[in-house]
Amino acid sequence: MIVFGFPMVLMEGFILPSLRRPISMIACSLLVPTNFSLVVNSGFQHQENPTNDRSFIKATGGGAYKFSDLFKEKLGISLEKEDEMDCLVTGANFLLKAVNHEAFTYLNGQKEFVQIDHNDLYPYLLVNIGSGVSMIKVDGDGKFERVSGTSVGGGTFWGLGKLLTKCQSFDELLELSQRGNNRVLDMLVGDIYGGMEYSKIGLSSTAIASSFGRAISNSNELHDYKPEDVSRSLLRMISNNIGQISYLNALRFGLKRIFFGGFFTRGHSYTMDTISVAVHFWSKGEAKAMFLRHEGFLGALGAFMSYERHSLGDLMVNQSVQIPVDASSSTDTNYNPLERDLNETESMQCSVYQA
Ligand SMILES: Nc1ncnc2c1ncn2[C@@H]1O[C@H](COP(=O)(O)OP(=O)(O)O)[C@@H](O)[C@H]1O
Ligand SMILES: CC(C)(COP(=O)(O)O)[C@@H](O)C(=O)NCCC(=O)O
Repeated sequence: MIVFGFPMVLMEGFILPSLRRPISMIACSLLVPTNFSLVVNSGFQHQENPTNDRSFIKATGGGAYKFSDLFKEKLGISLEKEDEMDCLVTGANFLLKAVNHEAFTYLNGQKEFVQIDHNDLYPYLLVNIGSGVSMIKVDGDGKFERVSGTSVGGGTFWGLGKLLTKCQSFDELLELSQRGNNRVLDMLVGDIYGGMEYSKIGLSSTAIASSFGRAISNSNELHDYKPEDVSRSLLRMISNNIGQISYLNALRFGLKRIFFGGFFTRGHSYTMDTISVAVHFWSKGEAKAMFLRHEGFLGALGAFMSYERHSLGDLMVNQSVQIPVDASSSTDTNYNPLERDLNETESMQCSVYQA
């Protein structure tokens, strides 16, 4: 996917909930949600070559490469590519330092904001769950190492879920999972141990022994299962796995803090709860998963911040707009990343810079 660092400065809060998802996918035009009506052709004049009036926008992620020619051809816009990992880390560092109540823990439906001590932020593990998952050890501004990853990520949930449930959209799949019961398909320890727990190795009877393992114990076909239950088990399997690998990497480098970003979680309670339980379980309560309110915008924000390196200060403000706040596209109805800052009728001031 491609994410953009639009030339925006937000005066309150940061990247826009109305942009959730900022750019869901790019075909041959720049798609922005309907409630976001600016930008498309705004850009910067290239500072190093003022006679050249080409527009450019910062872009990061694979799409910055994949769609570069298309943007140039169809929109006359050049994509200035910024490194994805660099942008993720820059975005995360910035949010963690600049936004009050950016990080929170989530367990048993309870969200608890974490007070970040700016002097004691590093090192931490940033787990970005996009299509795939990247695990990055962050030691400071611009100081990081991608230490691990897994190909079983958000794309796996969406891809497998689509095949198994025939869902037409990610939101539909996520919504199904909210109504499902994972016990229908998951084989629990109790299923194997005749209803007993396996206390000697610390497994309760309700712990999942084998994701989707129950499907082998009868002659059911896929159509015999409710899509809700399939989606639930799938979400649980993937979230659990990511939580586990994340913790193991934190352990590997002695990291106390694990922050989860990327558009997969979308503030969805069951996803966050499962990741939290996995981290809690594997760390024996020693570590806590922390989530970011602006989880899907790390890369975009990092790309935006790279304008700084291109003399942002020299650029002229020539447009200022009100962006309506709309968190309605989030699947979890309880979720609004800015709920503490704004209500739905308010808007945020956003200035667009143009040469
Ligand atoms: N509305 C949505 N449409 C598609 N995928 C979504 C949506 N909301 C959340 N996702 C999840 O977000 C993942 C992509 O996350 P993202 O951070 O954008 O990474 P990438 O840069 O790889 O696209 C998808 O694989 C899917 O699991
Ligand atoms: C290749 C990627 C960095 C691309 O980022 P994404 O678009 O998935 O956010 C990511 O998909 C990834 O880290 N995949 C896991 C590859 C691996 O370590 O096995």
